Amino acid sequence: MAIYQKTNTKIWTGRKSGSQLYLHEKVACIGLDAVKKDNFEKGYAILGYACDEGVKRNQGRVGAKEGPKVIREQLAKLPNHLDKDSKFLDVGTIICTDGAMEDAQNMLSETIYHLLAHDMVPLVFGGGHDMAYGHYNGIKKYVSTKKTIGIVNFDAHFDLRSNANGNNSGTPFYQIAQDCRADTIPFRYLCLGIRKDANDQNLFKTAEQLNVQYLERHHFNLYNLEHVRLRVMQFIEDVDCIYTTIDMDGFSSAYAPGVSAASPMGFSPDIVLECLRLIIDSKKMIGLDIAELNPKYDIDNRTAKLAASLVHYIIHNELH
Ligand SMILES: N=CN[C@@H](CCC(=O)O)C(=O)O
Ligand SMILES: [Mn+2]
Ligand SMILES: [Mn+2]
Repeated sequence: MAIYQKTNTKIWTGRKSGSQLYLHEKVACIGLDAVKKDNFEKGYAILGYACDEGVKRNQGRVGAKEGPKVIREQLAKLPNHLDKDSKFLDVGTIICTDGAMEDAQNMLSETIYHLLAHDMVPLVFGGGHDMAYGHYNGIKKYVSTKKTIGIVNFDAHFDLRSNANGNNSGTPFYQIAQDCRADTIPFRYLCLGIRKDANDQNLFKTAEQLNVQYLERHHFNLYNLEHVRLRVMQFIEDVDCIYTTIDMDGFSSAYAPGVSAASPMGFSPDIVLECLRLIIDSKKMIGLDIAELNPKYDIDNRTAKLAASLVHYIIHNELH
């Protein structure tokens, strides 16, 4: 079963200014039923996806269930530069219980739809990368099949494993591709940071068969900035909206040790920020999530702090 839990405001703590100088003073923790459409600007809504059942099924190291909590804790302490009137909500967490990952994905999908229908941009904190299947489906329900959804995934892995023997954290984009085929709509997937030492030959073949666009890790760095920018911009131009997903295991383990499958040769934060800037400037970003953060293997909250800083960067850029 999957359950929904409103966030305990005690999680959002930090230095006190009394005048919203810090994000814990800015955030509003509300229940999903209180999310209302109003005539103000769009706002961001943080949602947790506390689930590591997909990682477990994929033979990974469990612990990502605690990801949403630690990202909130680190984000809480960071300075707030948002306008007084802008919305910054925490709308709670979907918790996977009894291994019911598909229930959690369904609940996530419904919740994403609800948030989008109320002018919120979802920022989902995972959780295993199975989160992507629920997040994408919520977006799909909202935009309908008339609009083309582009998926930009920052990751060491394609996550295109076949789900013939069940769904897990390594199958979400394969599942999406199969659904696209059934719906006769294009599957638009750009994967940034792919490593040959993290994906077998079959996965590269699947990527080719599905027309997946990707940049390998050794090309995904600031030395190739112009090429990276070009590839990302071409992808953005071709789609109506962009679902962005950041798998923390794509970063070098020097930056992000707190994951199930660490990447000693992973990418660095700077190149990700360059790409995020392009996505945000395009005004096409419809939702974003952070996957695979596993606090059990983190060092001095390094990975949680990086995840929080990425979110901080995103929310301090203009929305459409
Ligand atoms: N979401 C993660 N997917 C990776 C995990 C790799 C690993 O555990 O080594 C994958 O299935 O390829
Ligand atoms: Mn992944
Ligand atoms: Mn990965």
